[in-house]
Amino acid sequence: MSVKDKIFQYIVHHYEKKEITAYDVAAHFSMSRNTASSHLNQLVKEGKINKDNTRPTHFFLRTVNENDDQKADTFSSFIGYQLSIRNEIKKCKAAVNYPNGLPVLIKGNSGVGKSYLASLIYRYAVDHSVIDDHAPFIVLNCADYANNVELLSSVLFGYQKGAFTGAQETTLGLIDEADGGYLFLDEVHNLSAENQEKLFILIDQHKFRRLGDKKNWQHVNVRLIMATTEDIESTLLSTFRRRIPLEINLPDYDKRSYMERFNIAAFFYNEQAKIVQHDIYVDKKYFATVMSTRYDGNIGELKNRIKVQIAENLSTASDNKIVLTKTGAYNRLASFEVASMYRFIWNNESKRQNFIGYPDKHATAAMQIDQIFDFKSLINRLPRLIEDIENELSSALASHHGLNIADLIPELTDMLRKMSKVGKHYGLTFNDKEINEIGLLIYIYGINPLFMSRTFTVLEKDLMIYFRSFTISTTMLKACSGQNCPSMRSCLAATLTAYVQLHSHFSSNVLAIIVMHGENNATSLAYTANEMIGDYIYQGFDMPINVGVKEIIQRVNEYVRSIDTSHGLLLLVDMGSLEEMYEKIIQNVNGDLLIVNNVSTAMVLNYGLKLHQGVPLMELIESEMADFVPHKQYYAGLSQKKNVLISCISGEGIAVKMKDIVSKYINAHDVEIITMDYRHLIELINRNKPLIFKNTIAILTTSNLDNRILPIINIEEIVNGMSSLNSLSPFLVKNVKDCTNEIIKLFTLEGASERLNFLNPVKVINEVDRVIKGYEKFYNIEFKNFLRINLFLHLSAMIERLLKGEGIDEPLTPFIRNHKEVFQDFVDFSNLNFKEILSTYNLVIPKAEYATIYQIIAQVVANKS
Ligand SMILES: Nc1ncnc2c1ncn2[C@@H]1O[C@H](COP(=O)(O)OP(=O)(O)OP(=O)(O)O)[C@@H](O)[C@H]1O
Repeated sequence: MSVKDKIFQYIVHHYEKKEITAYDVAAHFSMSRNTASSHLNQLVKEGKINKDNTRPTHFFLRTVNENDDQKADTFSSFIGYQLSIRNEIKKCKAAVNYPNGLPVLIKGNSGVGKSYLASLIYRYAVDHSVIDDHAPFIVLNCADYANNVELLSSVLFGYQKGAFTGAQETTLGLIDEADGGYLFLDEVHNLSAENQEKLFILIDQHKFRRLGDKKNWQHVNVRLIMATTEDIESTLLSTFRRRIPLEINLPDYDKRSYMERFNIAAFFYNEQAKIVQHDIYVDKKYFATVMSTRYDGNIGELKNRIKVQIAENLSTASDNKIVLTKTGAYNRLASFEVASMYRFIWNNESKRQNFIGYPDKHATAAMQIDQIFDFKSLINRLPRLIEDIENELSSALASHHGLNIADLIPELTDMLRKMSKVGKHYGLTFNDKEINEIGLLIYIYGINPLFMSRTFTVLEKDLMIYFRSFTISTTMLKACSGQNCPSMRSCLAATLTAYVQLHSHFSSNVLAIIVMHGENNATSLAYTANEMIGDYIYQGFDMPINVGVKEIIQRVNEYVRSIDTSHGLLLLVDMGSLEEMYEKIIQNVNGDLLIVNNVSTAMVLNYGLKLHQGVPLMELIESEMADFVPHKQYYAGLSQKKNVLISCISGEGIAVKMKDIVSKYINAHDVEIITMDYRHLIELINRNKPLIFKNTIAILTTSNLDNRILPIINIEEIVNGMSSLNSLSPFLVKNVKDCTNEIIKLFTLEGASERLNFLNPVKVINEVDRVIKGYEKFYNIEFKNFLRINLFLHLSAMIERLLKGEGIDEPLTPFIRNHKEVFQDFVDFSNLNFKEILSTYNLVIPKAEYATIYQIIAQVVANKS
């Protein structure tokens, strides 16, 4: 065989791949691409193959008469010949038209039509004058001789006189009989190895020897068709398999499209109508059940069952009418009943074409879809084609009223519901009419991607432009078939993509992706947003919880590389370094890139709406980012441990001194001692959330806080002996009394002065004492001892603080602001009162410090009046 012929055989053999390029051939035959191209172009010139105008050029099989597809051809009675079996039929034609024919192996389960197809191959060869009109078609079922190899050999190859006992005459075999025509070996897996070897000599050299004849070769011209239900890998010798370049696969009945199943069932009813010479009426629901049942014996079994139905009802039929319903036969039909019946007519040729029962009758519009080669024309022509399909199918019904495809295919209801849900996830709402039309597309193709007839030529560019429609349609298919998404190169996916494209109005060109950790956090957020906005804005990417930034970047990059990002990409992520992502993703994005982390529902909706309104990506950055800043509120309490709070109005300094004392007595392991700014304490109390203090066993404070719920201990009362620390005793490691005494001591001049760090206590005591007396005079009041000491502690600590440059300078509290005038009087007086101290220490007292002093004194003044 020449290299060119081998290449042709390769193309025939790899026909399923369909589009073969010079690269494929070069790689397979280890030759240069140029050599492969020149052989391929030679085959084109010889008219054996065709090529298209794509880059790279695709070469595909050509039948001798391409117009066969248009005019009724021999295979037209083989249902599916224009759709699911289309490629297989082309292979059959190629095998017939190849010089001397190519052996064909038909594979498929019982009853799928192997024998029928074999007979059609023979018929086709006759019709096209490839073999004589009277050329033989010899059939041998090898299973009949499975246990007798010798006998099978003799039947097949004939035998020489004396080859075995009883071989009295030289006898011809079936191969002799098939000379000039076809030999069909059914159940070929039953052939012994020896017989397979003999056959491959016949295939290679067109010669064989009869049984018992070791010398003479018989020369014949026999074309071979074989069929098997078995896996040939394990049943046929590899040397034999290699000599069969063409394998035809026939699908099970239930793997065919709904339309083909409809046509097959209708064909048999029609055939029966002719045979029994009755009109047959089949109830729509009954027909739907017959059509949707799974038959182990496939088409053969369906045919038999229909035969039995008819036979059973024949005796009760009247008026030459057989009526089939779920509940039994009727003799008379009311008009409304007729309206929901399929009619199969036997006796009126002229009327017949209006009714169903012709093979592939409803395939004509579908065939048109199948013959469109590029995606853009498919989009343009689809509405018209859908209308045609609907009309064709409606005309099959006796009633021509609106067709609801789900009535015919019960399982379609559920499928369409799932598909419509998917549509919503992408912001698309299909109305009833549209849902019905989607049903029609599924009716034509079936859901099984294996049999979506021929592939589409979709340019990379188109795929990128229509990626939204493609995602929706493949997700719809996946939702109802449970299978992986077919590629857009499959007919159903391409047609559905075109349909979705026609019915969607995506407003945003910007691509927006949400990447989140968790099983379906991102997808469900994307779906919710799309549904609420009514537009396909977001694509969600769910990441397993343990996946890091690197993998996220990798996945996003894989996706963005496959689609059109020229209008920009918005990437919302739940974590990760923005710089790192930006650097690694921007290389794959053609437009702007905006990455935002800490994605939230509010953010997704806000950005989504803006993109929907056509706001450019750049402007999103300027939108109210503050909306998305997370605000924190912590209510867990002040400490996880039991605690004592110490807070003094005269400043945290005194509280710290109190803490030094209390911590010597308390069990520090069990109880935490917390000092707190007085204003902060008041703020917490005012929040009125007792839970904040849930672990607090005591609040020690120098002022009288009126709160019955909280465990407040007033230090003044301790010092004056009016209260005790007894409530702390369960947590004290030493005597309560000692602790009390130390606190009282702190609030004596002696104790207080001991705690001054670097001021001379004697000097300060005198200076501060003058200031305190000044206030007593100003307010005309005599301060109690505790207040005097409290003031002493506070003022001396304040002077130390100011000297160190650590004075408080906070905004004034609302209380002070509300008493502006009185407070101003206080400040004016205080400046005089402190005059000596200010000049001695060269200090300025900020208003905030005066405010604190005012608050300590104002309490007492207010109580007095
Ligand atoms: N595509 C088809 N269009 C119309 N009729 C078909 C088709 N396929 C099969 N049939 C019919 O179904 C019946 C069973 O087909 P056939 O006997 O060819 O199946 P098979 O695969 O050879 O089965 P088995 O392996 O059991 O021999 C036949 O009557 C045939 O005419």
